[in-house]
Amino acid sequence: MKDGLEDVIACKTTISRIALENGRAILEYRGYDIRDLARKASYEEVAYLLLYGELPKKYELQDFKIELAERRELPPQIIGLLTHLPPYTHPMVVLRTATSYLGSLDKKIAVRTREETFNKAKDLIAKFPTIVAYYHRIRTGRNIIPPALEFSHAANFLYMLHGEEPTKTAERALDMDLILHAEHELNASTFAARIAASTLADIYACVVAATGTLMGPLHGGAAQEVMRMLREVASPRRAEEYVKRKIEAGERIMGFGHRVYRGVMDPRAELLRYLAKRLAAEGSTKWFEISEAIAKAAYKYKKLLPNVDFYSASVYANLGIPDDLFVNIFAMGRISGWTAHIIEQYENNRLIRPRAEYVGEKEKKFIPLSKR
Ligand SMILES: CC(=O)SCCNC(=O)CCNC(=O)[C@H](O)C(C)(C)COP(=O)(O)OP(=O)(O)OC[C@H]1O[C@@H](n2cnc3c(N)ncnc32)[C@H](O)[C@@H]1OP(=O)(O)O
Ligand SMILES: O=C([O-])CC(=O)C(=O)O
Repeated sequence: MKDGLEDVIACKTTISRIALENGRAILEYRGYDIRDLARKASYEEVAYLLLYGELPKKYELQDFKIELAERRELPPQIIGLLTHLPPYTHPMVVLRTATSYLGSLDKKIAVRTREETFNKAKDLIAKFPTIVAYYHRIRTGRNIIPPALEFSHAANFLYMLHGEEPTKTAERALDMDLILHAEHELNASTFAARIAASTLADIYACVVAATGTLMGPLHGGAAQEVMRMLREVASPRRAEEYVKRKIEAGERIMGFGHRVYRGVMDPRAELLRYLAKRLAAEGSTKWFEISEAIAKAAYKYKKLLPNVDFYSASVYANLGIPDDLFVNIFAMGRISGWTAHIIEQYENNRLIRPRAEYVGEKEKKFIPLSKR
């Protein structure tokens, strides 16, 4: 067995498929190509698809959108929590703390019927953006902006964050970004959620496990690190020297490399590159140009290809999203994938409990405390 469970099949799923065919990566959600979903669907449609397994009919989508919109507002206790957390708390720590608190307020926390689990999943999908936007406004000393029922999931988040209705381009960019982040088979955070679900822990506990796991810089935390790199490089002219130096020092270039896309482009990175380029054309080209120069150098010096986190950084920067909210945006997309996996695990459950190969010392003679 390779370290890090590489190539190990740990469960069966019908939620997403990653495959390499004719040198090209395929990523499908419930059988639909990510490229089609990103171009033609909305985040709400994709969340429905992930949860229920089928694309919604028109009336089903309408009802689903209304239900999500009605679930957006936070209980006063959660707003109180966001007000009392220190302004230096990382927004991902806030998100997992607020998720846990939501669990403590749910009198039916232990009920795992299908209907109740779907209700809790929809609640979390609807409330994640509000937690993120409210905390950001509170920590920056501004008034919170209640959710607007008439706006889409993406538009409403930008509205609650910035306090003004977003442009159609900004709304569509975030919508597409959330679709691209919604699901990715057995990545580390989803696996963490499924492990928790396999003990029959409540859905909040599973989502807290996933949220904590996503935050690490080798996973979703990479997007914030990419932005740190873009700021450090500061100009396309300095990209090559930066990449060369990092690679010669044996360091990682954030936003590059992937466990399952080896030698092929992450299909989401291609779409995000297109999105980043389109946003740059309408706003500032600075971050996109630096990103392009870094990508060129990373390929030249180590044949490295960008992953989903790389171009997300310049997309978010051009949407006016602060760097330390980048992982939260990822979580706002991924919550629909996480909850779909938790439901799948509950419905086909067997405890996940692998073995470890013991490589330490054996059969040692106990030495009494007085003789050590
Ligand atoms: C949403 C997501 O989670 S996407 C991933 C986000 N994370 C990042 O962008 C962080 C940077 N990337 C990485 O650290 C890695 O590529 C990971 C963690 C994503 C995947 O790691 P693994 O599958 O364990 O790859 P592994 O460590 O085996 O790397 C294989 C080779 O590629 C190199 N490599 C992989 N990624 C990078 C990178 N970003 N920068 C430099 N070299 C890299 C490794 O050094 C290694 O080279 P070697 O064979 O010469 O030693
Ligand atoms: O699949 C992975 O290992 C990481 C990833 O790209 C994701 O979670 O979107």
